[in-house]
Amino acid sequence: MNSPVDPNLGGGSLLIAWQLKDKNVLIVGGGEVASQRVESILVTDANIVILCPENGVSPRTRRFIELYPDRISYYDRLFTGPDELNNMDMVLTAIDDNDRSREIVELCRKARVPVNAADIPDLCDFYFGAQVRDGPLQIMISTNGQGPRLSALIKQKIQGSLTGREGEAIRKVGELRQLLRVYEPGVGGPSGRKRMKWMTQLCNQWDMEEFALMDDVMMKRLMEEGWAKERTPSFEELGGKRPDSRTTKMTPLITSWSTSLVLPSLSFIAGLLVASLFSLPRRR
Ligand SMILES: C[C@@]1(CC(=O)O)c2cc3[nH]c(cc4nc(cc5[nH]c(cc(n2)[C@H]1CCC(=O)O)[C@@](C)(CC(=O)O)[C@@H]5CCC(=O)O)C(CC(=O)O)=C4CCC(=O)O)c(CCC(=O)O)c3CC(=O)O
Ligand SMILES: NC(=O)C1=CN([C@@H]2O[C@H](COP(=O)(O)OP(=O)(O)OC[C@H]3O[C@@H](n4cnc5c(N)ncnc54)[C@H](O)[C@@H]3O)[C@@H](O)[C@H]2O)C=CC1
Repeated sequence: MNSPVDPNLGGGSLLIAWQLKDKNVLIVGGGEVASQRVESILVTDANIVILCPENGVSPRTRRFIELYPDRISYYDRLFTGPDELNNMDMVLTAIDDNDRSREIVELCRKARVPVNAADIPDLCDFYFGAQVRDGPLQIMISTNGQGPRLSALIKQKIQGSLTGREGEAIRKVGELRQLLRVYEPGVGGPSGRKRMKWMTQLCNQWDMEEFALMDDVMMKRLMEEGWAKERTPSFEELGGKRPDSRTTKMTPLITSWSTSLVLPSLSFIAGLLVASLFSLPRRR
């Protein structure tokens, strides 16, 4: 909260977890790149419209169209003109026709619809990045348009540094935070400050596996023996047991995250984006 102010900020892009649930996303093109756009957008629960002549639809795009008939409307034709943009909240072009892609971007600009053109980075409102997902855990790696293949390789390194239990741990912490609001309702103010202080202390103290193993009984005990008494009991004190008692205790979250994930990625722009979404694994 009191980190120093960097006097040299600039030259990057905003890393955000864009909420697209029930919004309309137009994807122009149906090839391999389009299939990856479809996958990325399906994760968000948006409605998808795909425009692409039948003979240009890749097997992977076709599979998504078949598997998600309620979420994807597919039209066997080329992009026709500005009317295609009506009611669209986002447009993605992934076509093998650079001039047409440029025209679509210009139409989107006029209609003030955010647009990504897979073949024209200079005109994109935003870029895609490599993604690591585990339920609510969402990590995006971006090289700001400079080295997409390096994004993919850095993704593999990050995947290798995760235990596979982070998503479950985050889900449990989400449940605990909801329960905490039952015990201590209200927005902001002294209640908010007290909740935040307690949650921060607990997250710094417990490790990822402990959160992943936390059950409803432990959550209730945490409230009664922890929150109510203004302390943060250990996992073991609440009766928590690891399936294998020989397992060595993992590093608490604060050290593992700051040293193994956040710091090494400083030379690139890495976004750690957490929200309540379920995932599709991404591969290229
Ligand atoms: C600017 C951006 C716009 C955007 O797409 O939003 C963009 C642009 C372009 N990519 C091109 C090529 C390749 N792209 C990849 C791979 C990925 N590209 C992705 C994103 C982005 N690509 C955005 C910036 C991302 C960032 O800054 O990091 C990833 C991360 C995510 C995703 O696509 O969803 C995904 C990896 C995902 C994963 O594996 O997890 C590979 C490697 C491979 O296939 O393995 C190659 C071949 C090698 C190479 O060229 O480097 C070309 C053609 C260049 C040409 O014609 O020569 C352009 C256009 C141009 O640069 O002009
Ligand atoms: N951003 C990225 O990560 C990458 C971007 N690219 C670029 O992305 C673009 C697409 O690549 P791929 O999927 O491999 O190409 P692709 O050739 O497999 O697919 C392009 C599709 O667009 C369709 N199409 C062409 N004009 C159209 C129009 N006016 N309306 C609707 N559909 C139309 C074609 O029928 C074809 O199916 C290319 O321009 C390529 O240079 C390529 C690799 C990676």
